[in-house]
This record gives sequence, structure tokens and C-alpha cells, in this order.
Amino acid sequence: MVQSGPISLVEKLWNAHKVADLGDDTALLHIDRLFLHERSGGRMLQGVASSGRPVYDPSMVIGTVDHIIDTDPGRTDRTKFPGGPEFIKQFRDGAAAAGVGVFDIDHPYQGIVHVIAPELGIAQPGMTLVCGDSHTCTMGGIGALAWGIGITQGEHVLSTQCLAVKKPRLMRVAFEGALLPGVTAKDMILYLISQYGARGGEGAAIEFCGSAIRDLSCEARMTLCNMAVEFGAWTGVVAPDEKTIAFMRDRPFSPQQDYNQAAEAWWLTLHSDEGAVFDHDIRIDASAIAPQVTWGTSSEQSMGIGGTIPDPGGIIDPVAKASAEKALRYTGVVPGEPIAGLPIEAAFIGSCTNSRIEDLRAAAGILRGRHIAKGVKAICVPGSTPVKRQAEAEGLDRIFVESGFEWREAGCSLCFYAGGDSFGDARRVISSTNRNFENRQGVGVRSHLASPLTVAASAIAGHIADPRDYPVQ
Ligand SMILES: CC(C)[C@H](C(=O)O)[C@@H](O)C(=O)O
Ligand code: SF4
Repeated sequence: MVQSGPISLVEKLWNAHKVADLGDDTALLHIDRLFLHERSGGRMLQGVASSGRPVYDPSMVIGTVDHIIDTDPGRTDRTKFPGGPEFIKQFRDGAAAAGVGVFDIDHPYQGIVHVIAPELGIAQPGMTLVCGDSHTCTMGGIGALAWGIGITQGEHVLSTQCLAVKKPRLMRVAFEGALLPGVTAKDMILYLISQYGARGGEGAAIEFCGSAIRDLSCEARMTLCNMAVEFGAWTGVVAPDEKTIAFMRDRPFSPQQDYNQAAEAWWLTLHSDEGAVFDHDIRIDASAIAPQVTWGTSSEQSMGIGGTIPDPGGIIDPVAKASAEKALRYTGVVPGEPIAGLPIEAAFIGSCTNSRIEDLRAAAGILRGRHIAKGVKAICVPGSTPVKRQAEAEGLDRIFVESGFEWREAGCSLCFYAGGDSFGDARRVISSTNRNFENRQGVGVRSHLASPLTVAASAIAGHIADPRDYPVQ
């Protein structure tokens, strides 16, 4: 990375956290916050405990339960996930022994780790944030350098509050122009991945910029950065601006009183300098993006809602061709068939991609005064208990329930089937989540990724539908 002259946002964040140069393009970075969840956090805590080392600073480590817990109303610790109660107990015991706080199942701040961290103001612009979870990059949406780590790296952070990190290559993705109505941040990122491939951003730190990014809310920027990892990237980040400052104000753990002015002034310096150099530049015309929906088993197998299923016969690369054929077999769709109109049996709104309050408001706008199609199993899982409470205060839960959706407790839930939950007999699901891999949402379940608007419209129609055909009423 360039170290003098104009520098990029990512370099500024990098330099502000550099403790030492380790050579070989690697630096020791200070880590501001480590987040733990019960799926990977218990093992990190256990690893450190068995090594006999203390946790360096437990107050910089924050735990929550989200992955394995049930989301049914009235849930208890007796999760449906096989072995789940033991997993949860190991996490709780490890956290208690290390002095690490956990937003547990009945805590008002409980929720999906990437949703609660910014909403509570624990994740802040300019910070380095890590978690044993690939979607940690979500928090780049508020201008933090945030990335997923493995168990061993988590143990290093627990013991030292530092991590050795190889410098990523720098990529800039500019979305210029205005989005069309009915098009969201989810559509932007699916479009990007469909154009450049699921490895298009491999290993990169991506700065998302341009007028269409400035126009997005902070929550939408988080949706976009959430799926940077589905583009193969190390992380994604958006420079903080006045919207970020407004978003951060008065959150339970955001800088208060004397500190907030200094913090805000610093946050506004966190942008790429004019003339900063990037290894790769991509420019996207935002007005060319239609609502997206995936047809295959990779996020790159995505297309505009008006499109038809591609014919793998036209693919020259034999590997890509074989993978498209395999995806078609799994998802049971036919080349040449329009994607809109494909019957669905289930609809899911939730996950760290699209379960924040703005997502629920947007979906409820479409569902209000309408009912989902007969035979569709539809489930809404708010991303956090605070999101759930807020939605209930606004009456959104009533709209979901009256339209035929189940209204759940917060967690990852059917995003990855780890709660041991299922869509019942339903096989084809339209889902606001981020991964459509084989068996991701249940054995044999075919997942079509889309925005919450498209999920809501499709649930009403009983088939994959264009949200623009369902105006807010
Ligand atoms: C269980 C966890 C480690 C995993 C991840 O890293 O992303 C999960 O959140 C997922 O989305 O597949
Ligand atoms: S909501 Fe889904 S993608 Fe996000 S952390 Fe949970 S399991 Fe992973």
C-alpha cells in the first residue's frame, strides 16, 4: 500500500491501528473490539483458557447469542439445534470465567452480532472490529474496518488485543447515478457480484463510493458491505459522512458528551484523499440496476427480475459451464424460463443482510392491506431484540401477522438452518439472506436471494414477483 502522498480511506484506518510492521506486507494491528457469538466464540474462549493466558481486556470483548438459539416465540435454552444447549453453555461459562459480557437470550440488546454492534453504538466509525464470522464486514457500512476471523486469530485477539494482518489489495467500487424506484442496496450488491463474479473482489478491501452510495442510509450501506464477502472481498467500507454522524448519535454505547465532538470531527477526516491510488477500480451505473433475484447456488448467479434463466450451453469456460449446469439441476429451473412467475413455497425476511428496522418497514409497506398467497410459509425474523421492539412499537408486527407472516424472536434463524428449524415441506424459498448454497436453508431447499421488497411481493403473489407491481397502499 502507498504510505505517502494522498492515501485511501482503508490506508487511513490501517495506519491509525498499526502497532508494528512485521515485514512481508504484514502489520500488527490494534483491534478495537472483538465480538463473540455462541457458534465460534465458545471455542475461542476455551482455547485461551486452556493455554493459561488471561483475556487481555474483557471490556473490549462483547458476546451475543444469535446463531444456534431458536427464534420461535417463547423460546428457551432448549434449542432445536442438535447439541445446541451444550454449545450455548460452553459459551456462557467461558464468557463468565473470562469476565466477558454476553447479551444473552433474554437480554433487551440480544440479536445478530452484526446488527446489534452498530445499533448499540459499540461498533463505531474508524474502529477495527473483528468477529469469528464472515459477515463482520457488515460494519464497514458505518466506516469501520471490520472483517471475519478464524478461531486461532480470535484467540490471539483475546490474549493481546492485536492481530497480524496481511495488507489487502485496494479496490474502489463507485456506484454513480440514482437508483430506480424499487431498487435497493441488496440489488446493488447482487448486481455487482453478477457482473464481476463471486471472486471478483477476492482478497480486497473495497471502498464503496459514488453518488448512489452517498444517497443510501447507513442501514442500507450495511446491507451492501454485508455481502462484500460474497464478492470474495476481505472487507467493504463506506466513508463516514453526516448521515453516519446522525446514525451514531445517542446510541447506548456511542461517544457521549465531551467525547462526541472530537469523535465526530475525526470521523469526517476518514475518506480517501483526492488522488488516492487503488489497485482496481470499478464503476457501475446505478440507474441500470433492476431488482435482482438469484436463480442458482451462488450469489453471482443473479439477474434482473425481468430476465430469463440463462442457458449454460452458451458458456465457454468448462468449469463455469459445469457449475451452471449443476446449479440448474439443484434449483430445478429451466433455461429460457422467465424468473418472475416461478412458484415459491416459502418466504423469509431476516439475517444480518436485511433484518434491520428499515428493511422491516419497507417489507411492511408492501404487505400492508394484502395477504400472502395460499400455501406459502412466510417467516419474518427481526435482526435484534431492539429491532423487534421498535417494529412492534410502530405496529409492523401486526402488518406482518395479518398478512400471514410468522413473527419471530431475533436471531440468525433460517438464514442457515442452524437453529435446527425448517420450512416444513417447502422447497423453493425467496429469501432476504446472503447465501444460496446447496442445503444452506435446509436439506434440498432452493434459495432465491432478493431484497425484502421482492420477498414481500413474491410472498403475496405466490411466485417470484417484481416489487414494483405491488405499490405501497
Ligand atoms: C457460523 C458462522 C461462523 C458462519 C460465518 O462465518 O459466516 C455463519 O454466520 C454463516 O453465515 O455461514
Ligand atoms: S444471519 Fe446468517 S449470514 Fe448473518 S451471521 Fe447469522 S448465519 Fe451468518
